[in-house]
Amino acid sequence: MLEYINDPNDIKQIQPEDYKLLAKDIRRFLLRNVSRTGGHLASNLGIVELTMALHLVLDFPKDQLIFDVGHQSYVHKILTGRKNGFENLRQFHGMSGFPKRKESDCDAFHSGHSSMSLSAALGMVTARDINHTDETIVAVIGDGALSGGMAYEALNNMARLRKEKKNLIIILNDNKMSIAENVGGMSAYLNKVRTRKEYVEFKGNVEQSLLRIPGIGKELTTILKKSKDSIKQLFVPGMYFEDMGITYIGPIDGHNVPLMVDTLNRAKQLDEPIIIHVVTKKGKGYRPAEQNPAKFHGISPFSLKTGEVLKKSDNPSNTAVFSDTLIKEAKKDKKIVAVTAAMPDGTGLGKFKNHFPDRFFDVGIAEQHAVTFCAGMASRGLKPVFAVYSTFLQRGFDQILHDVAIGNYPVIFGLDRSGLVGADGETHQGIFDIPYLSIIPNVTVMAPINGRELSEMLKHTLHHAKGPTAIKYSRGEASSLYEDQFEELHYGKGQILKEGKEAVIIAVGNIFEEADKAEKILKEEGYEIGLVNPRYIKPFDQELIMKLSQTYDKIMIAEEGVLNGGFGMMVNEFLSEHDYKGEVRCLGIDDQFVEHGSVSELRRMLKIDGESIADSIRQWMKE
Ligand SMILES: Cc1ncc(C[n+]2csc(CCOP(=O)(O)OP(=O)(O)O)c2C)c(N)n1
Ligand SMILES: CC(=O)[C@@H](O)[C@H](O)COP(=O)(O)O
Ligand SMILES: [Mg+2]
Repeated sequence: MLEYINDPNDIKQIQPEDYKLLAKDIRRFLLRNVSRTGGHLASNLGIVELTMALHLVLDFPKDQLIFDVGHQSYVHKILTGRKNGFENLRQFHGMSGFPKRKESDCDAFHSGHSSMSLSAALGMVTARDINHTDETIVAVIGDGALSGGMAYEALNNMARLRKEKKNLIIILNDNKMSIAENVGGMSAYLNKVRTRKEYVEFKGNVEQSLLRIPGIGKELTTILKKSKDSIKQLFVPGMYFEDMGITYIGPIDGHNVPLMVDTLNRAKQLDEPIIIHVVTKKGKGYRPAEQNPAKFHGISPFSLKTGEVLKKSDNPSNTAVFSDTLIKEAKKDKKIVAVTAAMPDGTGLGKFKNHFPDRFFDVGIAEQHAVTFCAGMASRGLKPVFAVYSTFLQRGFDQILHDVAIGNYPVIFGLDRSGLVGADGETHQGIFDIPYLSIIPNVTVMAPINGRELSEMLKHTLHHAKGPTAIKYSRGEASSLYEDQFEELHYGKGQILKEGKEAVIIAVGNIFEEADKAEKILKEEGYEIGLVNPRYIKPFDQELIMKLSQTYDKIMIAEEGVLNGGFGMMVNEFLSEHDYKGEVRCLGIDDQFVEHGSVSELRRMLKIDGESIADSIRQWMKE
């Protein structure tokens, strides 16, 4: 059937009797491609029929469809003429795994981070009004994304649309899953709504049976109807939304295309904000993904036959080093508690949960809340560790500043996926953490260069932290470089790992491996380059920097993060304040967002890989 789908709106030519076949072909296509490239599979398998229904009802690119998070937009990409892009999905210069305005005018809004779709949609409704246009605006938000605070701010704000008589359609795609099992009060409420529907159907059947009892049937039915459940609560699920002023429709079967088309067409006619509660199955159509949707949420290339990932490393990841150390320390210290914002597997805290279920907290996709929740616990003497992806902690900036740092509470941030993350691209690169954390008074920032140092930094912080501390580490395997030269940690102190003559490279955290490669390349050519591990980004080791300034007349600072406000800039400023007469060069990421690709390709493109660092120093010497 996909042969007939080449351009936006082509699906409208498909006959209703072929919808099932098309859905099947889309799933086959997704499986064939994502098993080869890797990507967000389970959510896309689950949203096939819902996306088809949306495309049957909406007119692209005129109508505006916004995907929350955006990891579930693959089917939308297929239906908007981008099926060939799946050849190189999430690869360097290939098609993004998220909606992108620059990729297609059918992508109404870019996304990657969660819970933003309702605000963006409300903004578009407001613009439609002021611009006097008549497009339909639809936001698709998952039950997991509905655990994020921003979604409630938007719901609260959009209630005004009822009075203003304006249409906005929200599709709540409820598959009972975030990445892991969904958590929290809203998730429990949606569960209740789902089961209430079954209860209503069951009750309808009971009523019919009771009515058939001769003599007392009618009386019994009346008693049943007057029972303590209010009729409205019983027959109108979704009262939470209704009470807020948002019309609730559902729950409906998210795998029934004609039913959804009919519902959407009706919703389009209403002059009010509407939420359509659609129930889908994450991973639908591929048994391993249905059985383990968390594993197939975002997956590397895998065997379709076995469902197993093709390339598995035996070496521990930074995430595993962090979580194993945390567990070891938590066995000795009951004050240690661990917090995740809906990423128990990604941050390794799932293991912590198994050991200490009472000291583990999954707060949902709620990074802002998580930060202040940790501040509250720290204010009462606990030792909270919030393990969070660098990119998602951006959400909690003011909470770190206002709620944690002003009180100087010893909250520990395990900053996972710091640096380039690769295939997720510009929304997910962890390249802003040094600037956004270093500008906050009281905050300490550390960056280990290998697994052992990561583990020791966490231990040291758990025992000695006097204030908020972030330890940043990268996605993937823990490095073992220079582990044998490990020296005890001292607060604010760095370490010289190699003495040199012509120049020295101070390399932050994960980029140290590239600096080390550069040093080796240049050594072959007869140059002696020093290597320094700063360990502490803030406060950095001023004494060490002064010492280097007296030894070298060329100092290079390398980091896998933005240059603006980065470590290089801080050190450079310090050196110029102290009248350093030599030259300083900073390598890092200039003022840009970095797209998807493998980390090694991106480093090469950004000229922060070993070869490029060596080239740069060689060139510098010639100058
Ligand atoms: C701010 C933020 N925090 C965390 C994430 C990581 N994340 C991506 S998808 C997802 C789960 C979303 O669940 P849901 O909205 O129900 O969509 P589903 O995957 O079930 O289709 C999470 C936690 C994110 N993208 N943004
Ligand atoms: C869509 C999203 O935000 C997550 O699924 C993210 O892609 C996970 O990244 P990791 O693969 O690094 O855990
Ligand atoms: Mg979900």
